[in-house]
Amino acid sequence: MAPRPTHRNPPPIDPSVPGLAARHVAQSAVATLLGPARGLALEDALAQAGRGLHLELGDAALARAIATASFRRLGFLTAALAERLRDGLPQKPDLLALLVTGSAQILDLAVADHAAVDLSVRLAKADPQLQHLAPLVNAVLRRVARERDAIRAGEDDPLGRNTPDWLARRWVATYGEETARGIAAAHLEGAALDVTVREDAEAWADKLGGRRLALGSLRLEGREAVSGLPGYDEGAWWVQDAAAALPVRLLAPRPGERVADLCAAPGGKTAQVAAAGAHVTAVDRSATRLERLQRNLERLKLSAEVVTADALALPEDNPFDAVLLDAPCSATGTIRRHPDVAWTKSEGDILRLAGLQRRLLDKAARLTAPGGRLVYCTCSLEPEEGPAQIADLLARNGAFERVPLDPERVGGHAELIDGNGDLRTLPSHLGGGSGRGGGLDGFFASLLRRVNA
Ligand SMILES: C[S@@+](CC[C@H](N)C(=O)[O-])C[C@H]1O[C@@H](n2cnc3c(N)ncnc32)[C@H](O)[C@@H]1O
Repeated sequence: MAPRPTHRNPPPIDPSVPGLAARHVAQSAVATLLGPARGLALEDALAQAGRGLHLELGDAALARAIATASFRRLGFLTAALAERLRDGLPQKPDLLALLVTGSAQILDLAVADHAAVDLSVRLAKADPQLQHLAPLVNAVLRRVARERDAIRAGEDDPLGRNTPDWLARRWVATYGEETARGIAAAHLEGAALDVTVREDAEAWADKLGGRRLALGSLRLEGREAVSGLPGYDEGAWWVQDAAAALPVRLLAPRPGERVADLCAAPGGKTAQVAAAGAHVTAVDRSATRLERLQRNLERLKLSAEVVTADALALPEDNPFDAVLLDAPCSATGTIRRHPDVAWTKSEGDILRLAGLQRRLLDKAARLTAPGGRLVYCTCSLEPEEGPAQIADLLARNGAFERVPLDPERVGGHAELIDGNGDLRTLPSHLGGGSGRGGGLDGFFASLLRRVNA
């Protein structure tokens, strides 16, 4: 269970000051995650911080951009701040978050220095617990602005300061130092906007001004609001990282087949299965997330049987032609989009989730009919959540065999297939980390077939 944030009354925010509420929401969400509620996702912390403030869409987007930039370069930003603070980094999450969000605006976002400094100082003055530190906030942020070039020049290896040690160690051990460095560099670049189209990808590539990837998805360069793009209202496509679309391509659902999607919400993969003409049973234990799935399917004019349940408790008397298990995981493969993950997850989370994945995989195996297919996938870079799960399953359950992937299944990209024939995408694939706007989410997926009853 995610830890609860500690609540204290929010400081009064003057609504007549443009951009102040957005800064408050960003600072407060970052403080929540740097403090005791480390297990929360940034999206949830932002929603909590914005409650009652009724931010306009533009302000909400600005709050998200500031908080995301803060976590994307948290290691560099805190190192730069520590060098400019006589007593080192502050222990108070509220103060640290104020300095980090202020620095992120100055160093990484197109915010005028005076606005970043002034609004940070206003936030300090509005908060009874930070009021007396307003002069310090003012002095430090002004210094960051003055010394911008020196700070940028001092940014070193992304695998060093900007990746928590425990993650850097794991990625070097799993992928080697060069690839681990490429992964860390890709995290600094963020992610493109990929969409999955229902049909006629060529025509939609033209209409959206996107590029067709060999993997099947369209990659868009712009950063416009998704809901304003052509085809959104009519449900012609949905947002989904190109790597996230691959597990269903491996499952290859056929019209009329019964398919179970065991951890389905918010439904990107359910939509793919339904669009292929299969009868999909979409299961998730989160009713709130399933509401999003329902809304997504309605927009796309697709249908599924939606079941709110713990997948572990599903009846086993009517097994499926194909089963997809997109298991809950540490999500370390999505750090380009969710840089908070690198700083809020721990090694303990990985081990705890690996236990749940094992139980879900056993359940998914029992729900697969003889001759049926099972795809297991996670958006994690960690071996315990990927290859180790499959090796263990195959060792304890003789009914399944792996179906090694042919590069044709992944647009000819043989580098996305590991030595066992499973899918292993990395943020550094497709040019991620090279400064040319490439990259993929880090996904693991394995296609299995039930050969014995
Ligand atoms: C990685 S997300 C799924 C993403 C989804 N497949 C998609 O493509 O949009 C994992 C999901 O598993 C759900 N979940 C976690 N434990 C579960 C369980 N025991 N039974 C059913 N759903 C579970 C979570 O609520 C979460 O929505």
